[in-house]
Amino acid sequence: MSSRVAYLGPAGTFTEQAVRQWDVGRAHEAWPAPTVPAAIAALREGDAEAAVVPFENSVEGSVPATLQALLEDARVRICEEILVEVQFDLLSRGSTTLGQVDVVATHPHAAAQTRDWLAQHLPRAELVQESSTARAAQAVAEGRYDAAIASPEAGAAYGLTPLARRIADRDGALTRFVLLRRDAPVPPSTGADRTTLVALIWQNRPGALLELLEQFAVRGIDLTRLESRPTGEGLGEYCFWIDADAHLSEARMSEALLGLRRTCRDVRFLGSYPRADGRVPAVPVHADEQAYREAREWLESL
Ligand SMILES: O=C(O)C(=O)C[C@]1(C(=O)O)C=C[C@@H](O)C=C1
Repeated sequence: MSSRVAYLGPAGTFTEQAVRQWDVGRAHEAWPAPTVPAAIAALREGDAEAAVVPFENSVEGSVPATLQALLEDARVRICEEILVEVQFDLLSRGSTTLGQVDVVATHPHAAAQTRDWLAQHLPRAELVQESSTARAAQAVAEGRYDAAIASPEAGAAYGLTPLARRIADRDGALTRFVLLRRDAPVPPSTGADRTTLVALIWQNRPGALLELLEQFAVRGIDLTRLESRPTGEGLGEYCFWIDADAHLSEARMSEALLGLRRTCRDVRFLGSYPRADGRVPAVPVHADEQAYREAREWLESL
């Protein structure tokens, strides 16, 4: 097994910033993958020991390429998460002026986060999608586009000049990155954990989604993300991506999982791991460990 950590490259992406902020970035050689699926494929095929990929952005939501690739191998698990503040510059080669920018390249998530700025300052520019912000910056350095929307770090990495700084429509946007491993044990509970699941409900059954949500509601588990995504099997066929504020080792979570397993067509467990912001959930007294222990003892005494 290679001791590399694969990440969405090239050098200068926000994903690389996440790798650097993590211990894994110090322990392993970082390998820039050309796309998110390529980073996850390297993990799957044993060419990397870990992979770091973008998962969710506070403005633009989840990263579809990551969700799609995660479903391809049941042995890939999320082991950690990290938050990185994202900020964008408009970068160009030395002498270019704003009036000379006809083609701008960037990642779709970055385009969405700078939409208003672009509409106001470059309303006629053509927008080209690249696999990452740093790839767009690299392509500008190669002379393929007039400008790129990327981080100041990418500008420095590819010798570009900022035509405009801090062009994000919303300040303080955060992207959540996840560290993936294959066949990894679930890390122990910290008291501030998250569990990521994908549930496939029985379609065309009235109340199936409500039944799914009840598994969490009655056990006092807060959901921080619920998203329906097409399964690809046909129109109207959806699965639900869930982030729940509890750890697999907690009774309320394991009971909720049993409930899901009984009532859903399929359930995929993607990991229980510490929340990057360390926020400890408020657990109602009827759902804490003591309440479950006492209920079990009562049942056994009957
Ligand atoms: O292109 C990059 O630099 C990335 O790391 C990817 C990514 C994303 O997928 O959302 C990460 C953070 C920003 O929101 C824009 C792009």
